[in-house]
Amino acid sequence: MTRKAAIIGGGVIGGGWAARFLLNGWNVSVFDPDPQAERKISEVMANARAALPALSDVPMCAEGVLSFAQTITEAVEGAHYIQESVSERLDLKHRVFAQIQQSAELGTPIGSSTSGFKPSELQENAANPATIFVAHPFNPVYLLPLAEVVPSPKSDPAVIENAKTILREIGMFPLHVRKEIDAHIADRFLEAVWREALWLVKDGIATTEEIDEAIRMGFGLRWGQMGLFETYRVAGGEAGMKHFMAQFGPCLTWPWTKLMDVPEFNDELVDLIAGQSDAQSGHHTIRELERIRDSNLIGFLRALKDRNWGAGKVLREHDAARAVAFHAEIDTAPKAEPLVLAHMQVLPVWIDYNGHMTESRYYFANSETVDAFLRLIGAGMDYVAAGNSFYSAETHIRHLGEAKLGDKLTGTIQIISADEKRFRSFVRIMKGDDCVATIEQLCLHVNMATGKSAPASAEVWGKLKAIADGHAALPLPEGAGRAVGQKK
Ligand SMILES: NC(=O)C1=CN([C@@H]2O[C@H](COP(=O)(O)OP(=O)(O)OC[C@H]3O[C@@H](n4cnc5c(N)ncnc54)[C@H](O)[C@@H]3O)[C@@H](O)[C@H]2O)C=CC1
Ligand SMILES: C[N+](C)(C)CC(=O)CC(=O)[O-]
Repeated sequence: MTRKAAIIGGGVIGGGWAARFLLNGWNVSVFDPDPQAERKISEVMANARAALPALSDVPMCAEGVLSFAQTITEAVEGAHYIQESVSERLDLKHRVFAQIQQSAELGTPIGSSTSGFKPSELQENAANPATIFVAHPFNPVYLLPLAEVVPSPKSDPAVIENAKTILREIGMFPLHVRKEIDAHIADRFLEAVWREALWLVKDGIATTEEIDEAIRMGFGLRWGQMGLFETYRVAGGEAGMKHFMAQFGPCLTWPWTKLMDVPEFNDELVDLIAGQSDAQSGHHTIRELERIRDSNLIGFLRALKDRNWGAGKVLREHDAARAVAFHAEIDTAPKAEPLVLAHMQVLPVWIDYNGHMTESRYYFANSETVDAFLRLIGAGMDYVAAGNSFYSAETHIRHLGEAKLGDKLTGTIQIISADEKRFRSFVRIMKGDDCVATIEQLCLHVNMATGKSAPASAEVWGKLKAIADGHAALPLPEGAGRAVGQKK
């Protein structure tokens, strides 16, 4: 059953939540009285569709259905999760919670995106305070995994655990904030940095651009992978944190920060900051800046994913969970039809100078399909770890059509022949009903210790044979066994 999320408030953050839920297969109903909300969300969705799949090495699930509700009642009806993302005003949030709780099913988690209000403040005068909590995300919500989950003493622990499970399912990292506090953990920290930056500009020490360079050329890069304390531990040299504290602790009493002083927030300061920011970045539209930000984040997150580190570890765990769900849905009963084993989307990095999917990605699409087949017959990573594997011996690709950016592709596999030591597969890469490529391949079963071909285990061979027997009733595919350049 496809689950439903209700997003109340569809601005910058509500739009990001909607994208994250939709791309993870949830249906989403948005309520926002702004007549521009639908247009804005469709623009956020376009950016999200180009960005989130680029982090995934597992087929994305089918996108959920997006709808726009006329009332909060309509949006929350039948919702399994509700996220409030209206403007940062406590009176407005209270009114919205009252309307949500008139119609939401009892026990449905109601997360608030609030950057600074405590959950006990949000719960004031609520009909059912136990289901309201803070789920504070980071922009762009569809790419950054962190959601600070902050309960109050009145929160129902079961609702909080359910919410954390849901957030993990959509690829997020719920950080349970144990004690409620204004601005939670991260915004308290960001506020301090923001305050210092305003002083630096107001006092004419640095421009907005110079401050951004100071962050992105140096410590910002470190923070993204190790955070603050692990970074400083390393900075303490071999003696670690104790030495770091001894050396830099005294500076805390020196006049290095203006932490509790706020520059007067008047028109002059706003114009100074906004003017410098326009000079720095005004040649880009906000949507362009969002796309630049997203592609930088993708590169950064992919590097962390390769290293199974920090936010990259969350991505790997999310892939692993989705791979299990994806394989559970495959109908493995032997029958006379090719198996549909891979779902892919043509990503920006797959496009070449001819403006279409580059040739190496066809081989990749074949590998995705064949690897899924190997997992299906029990020759996945556990089998490889035990010293057995299938190696590719020969491959022939035919390019029959074009795949373009954003196209959704499916990989199907037909087993042409098989014995205990090998199988010959015929993969079709389909764009809807059109076959854009076929890939024929011979795979040999190898004992990895000897590096020689050897019979597969009885279990793997049994599953391979059952599928090959089912496929024996199929005609030999058109194009199978062709040589390069052969006339039709
Ligand atoms: N912008 C940011 O960087 C972040 C913001 N947040 C929090 O997310 C929440 C939303 O902030 P943004 O998306 O930035 O603001 P925004 O101004 O982009 O969006 C707020 C939306 O709420 C809608 N709205 C107003 N009254 C409403 C009502 N009665 N029912 C439904 N919708 C209503 C507005 O039409 C608007 O589209 C705030 O609580 C904010 O603190 C959290 C993380 C980051
Ligand atoms: C500026 N802000 C307080 C709204 C920022 C956040 O809440 C989180 C973010 O995405 O930086």
